[in-house]
Amino acid sequence: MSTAAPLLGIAGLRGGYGRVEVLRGVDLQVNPGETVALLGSNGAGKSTLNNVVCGIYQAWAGTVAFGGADLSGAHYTEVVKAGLIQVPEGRKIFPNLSVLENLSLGSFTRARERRAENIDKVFATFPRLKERTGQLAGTMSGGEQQMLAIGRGLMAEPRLLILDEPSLGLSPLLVEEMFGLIRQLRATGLAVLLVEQNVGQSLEIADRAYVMENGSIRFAGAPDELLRSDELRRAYLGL
Ligand SMILES: Nc1ncnc2c1ncn2[C@@H]1O[C@H](COP(=O)(O)OP(=O)(O)OP(=O)(O)O)[C@@H](O)[C@H]1O
Repeated sequence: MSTAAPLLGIAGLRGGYGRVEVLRGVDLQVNPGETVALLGSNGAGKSTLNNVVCGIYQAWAGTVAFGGADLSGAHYTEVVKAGLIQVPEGRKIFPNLSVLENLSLGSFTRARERRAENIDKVFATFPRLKERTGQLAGTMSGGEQQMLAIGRGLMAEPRLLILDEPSLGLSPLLVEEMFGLIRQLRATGLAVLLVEQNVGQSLEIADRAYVMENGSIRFAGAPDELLRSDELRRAYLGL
């Protein structure tokens, strides 16, 4: 791990819904340019963590530092402005808007004059979106919709992109394609926090990994360590 200050530093984060505690003191870091996998079974609290970090839900306790600023308790628009961008589980694209309209909405916190330049960058990364600028997003295939959701995230000029289950619901071929796209993003130097059920492919791509269980981080370390130890694999990944 680098000794420089992390890009994202989460410490002692607690949160939940009503009186039900879901996050029980989470510590997690992402360094500049790193791809970090966040794994864990259904209901472990991964999406809740993303939503608390991104200011969609209020934390009960703990801190979130990003790019040297304290984002604890910040409103989600401040989080987006700081460059911490989430591509949510289930894509959440606007089905009745075109590809271009969906992309434009991703840049609502950014200067209008950079919109065209950012759209060009997204099209360079995802040429398939360029071929379909006028198509209604809801009529695109699952893989294309995921591509659009990531493209919309890129429009917000991320310093860190959180991808929540990007391969969910995709066919095996499209899952391969999706991981190829993530590799492409990684190669541009963008930091990525990858929340995934697809353990094998995520650990192949990640620089470091965390495993979350019941609202706490149970493992933090190198993907190799997790994959090589039968005990860790059994305990945390059900493999
Ligand atoms: N809006 C909500 N209101 C109440 N409880 C919720 C809400 N969202 C999630 N939960 C509960 O919080 C716990 C953690 O859910 P969360 O979605 O964060 O887990 P996850 O690790 O992302 O799971 P998955 O991999 O299935 O998406 C679960 O018990 C879930 O039922």
